[in-house]
Amino acid sequence: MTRARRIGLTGGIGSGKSTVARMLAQRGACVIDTDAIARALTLAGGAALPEIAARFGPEMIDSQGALDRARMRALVFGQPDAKLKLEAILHPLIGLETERQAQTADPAHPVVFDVPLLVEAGARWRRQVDRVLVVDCSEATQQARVQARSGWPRAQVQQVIQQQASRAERRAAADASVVNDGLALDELAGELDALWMLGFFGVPAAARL
Ligand SMILES: CC(C)(COP(=O)(O)OP(=O)(O)OC[C@H]1O[C@@H](n2cnc3c(N)ncnc32)[C@H](O)[C@@H]1O)[C@@H](O)C(=O)NCCC(=O)NCCS
Ligand SMILES: Nc1ncnc2c1ncn2[C@@H]1O[C@H](COP(=O)(O)OP(=O)(O)OP(=O)(O)O)[C@@H](O)[C@H]1O
Repeated sequence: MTRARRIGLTGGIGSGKSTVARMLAQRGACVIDTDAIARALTLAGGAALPEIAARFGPEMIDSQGALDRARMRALVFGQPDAKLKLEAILHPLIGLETERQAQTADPAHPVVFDVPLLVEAGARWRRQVDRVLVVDCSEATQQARVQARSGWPRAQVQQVIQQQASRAERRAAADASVVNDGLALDELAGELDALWMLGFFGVPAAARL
């Protein structure tokens, strides 16, 4: 049997990474979601909270004892230094938890790492995966999706987009990409099925669909 392949799944905010990750999980992939890990680390009692409180001040912790995400979002996407400071606390912890989850993954199934900042991280992430799958879409679509899903103001979505890799940078890093623009969900699923059948996820022929 072919060894389980490690796929890095990435894309800009609102591109549809989580949607693609869910579809891949339905097809048998083991999905490791770095946004979810970051959230768990910053819930009440989370491992990152003491250092966040020490470095950003207790006002960053809400009344439930968790990270005040809206407050931190407003700070870090407006101030590059603050974003680097937060990343310096969270990224090593995210890396450890990601690796821990990967070690427990069933070796018979592809492992999909859902990593928004895979391209931004350069070789640090690239060397950990065998293939990179990019979910691509226009900025207008990103805007519309994030505003509809999260209700963030347009300017805040724009700030995040500007601090992420460009579409061209992501496409240059891609071994395959899915253009999730104007696609119905079943069409998106069809694109993933086609990649699966082509062996992009490295599963042996007998295990395909
Ligand atoms: C700033 C925070 C508190 C905002 O939380 P919030 O719940 O509003 O957003 P959420 O975590 O769901 O992220 C939404 C999207 O924002 C983008 N984003 C998040 N962090 C970053 C970052 N450091 N740089 C660029 N884009 C980012 C991603 O596209 C992500 O999918 C949170 O995103 C965070 O803790 N970020 C730092 C950790 C990190 O770098 N996460 C990325 C996964 S490695
Ligand atoms: N092809 C599609 N058709 C309809 N809705 C879609 C499609 N793709 C994504 N969406 C919707 O767009 C929103 C953003 O998608 P998703 O959460 O998968 O993106 P993401 O890249 O994981 O976002 P983030 O970077 O913010 O975590 C969700 O509400 C999702 O249901």
